[in-house]
Amino acid sequence: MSDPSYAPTRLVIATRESRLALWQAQHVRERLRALYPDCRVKLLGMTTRGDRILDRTLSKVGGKGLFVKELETALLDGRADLAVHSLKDVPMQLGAEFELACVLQREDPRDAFVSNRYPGLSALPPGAVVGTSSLRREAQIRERHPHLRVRALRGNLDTRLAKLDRGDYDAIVLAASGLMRLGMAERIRACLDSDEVLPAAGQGALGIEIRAGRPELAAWLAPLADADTTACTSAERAVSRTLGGSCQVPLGAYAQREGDTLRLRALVASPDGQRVLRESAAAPLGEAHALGVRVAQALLAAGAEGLLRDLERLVDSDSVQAP
Ligand SMILES: NCc1[nH]cc(CCC(=O)O)c1CC(=O)O
Repeated sequence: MSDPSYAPTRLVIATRESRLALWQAQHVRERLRALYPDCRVKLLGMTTRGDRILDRTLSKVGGKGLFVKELETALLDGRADLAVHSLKDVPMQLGAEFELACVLQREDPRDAFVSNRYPGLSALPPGAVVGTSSLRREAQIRERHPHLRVRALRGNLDTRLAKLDRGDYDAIVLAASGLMRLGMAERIRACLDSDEVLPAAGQGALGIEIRAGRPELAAWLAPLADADTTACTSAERAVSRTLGGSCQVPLGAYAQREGDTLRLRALVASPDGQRVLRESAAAPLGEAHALGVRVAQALLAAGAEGLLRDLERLVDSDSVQAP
């Protein structure tokens, strides 16, 4: 970017208005300002359907991209140049008019255990009530801790913590990265390692979405990308995409770089934790996407299809919750 005529002069970031979303958008704004000191970077705050619908469980609301659609509209009509998302919330298959311009360096991908009384999942007594907003967490908690009661928990971070504090739950489980970004890391009693609860594809990473066909904009954003995170999340998202998964599926996928190798673990489960399929594989760093497809196919061969089919039925009826 040494030639100033190739630097942007004005960029607008579309963002949701939750505290976490605003933090993430501001983070990207700071990164852009550091790269392009002469560029004015503005935030355009918006409310999405996912933010408005709070009375129903997300898996019932259904519809992919609940948290991104309004932002995409702003990209299309030119009100915004880029949208900052938690990568986890970005649909696996974007519309043809959009592209994922870059994925930023991942923060802690783990889920966090938060409680005012107990130090960790294993310390909870039988019948204790755990709040979580995802079928993935629910399945894995119930698999290992069948004596616990898992209850739906929705709302933004502050709302979820408030529900814990007023005694609705004995503990809650949510993404560690969100708490860390908002300066609430001290609320984390324990981080659940990936053997205990495998994270969601893309958890802890930010993704920047733009309108397709804007190569100059894509080039401006490219320096924000983190190569390792891009490879890892590409493998993780390929699992989910291959399984036709949305955020409403109890699906975990987590990749780590080990030298020149990418190691990927994934699981599909029934929400009650009775059936959990796990697969893992490794591949060279440059074959991230193929690795994801391969692990997904192994899951399918092990019976993931039946699991996902049963799940559709479950979600159509009156049960459980999600992201
Ligand atoms: N589904 C909501 C959502 N989307 C991204 C995050 C956390 C931040 C991240 O994963 O980067 C959260 C909250 C949570 O899962 O507790």
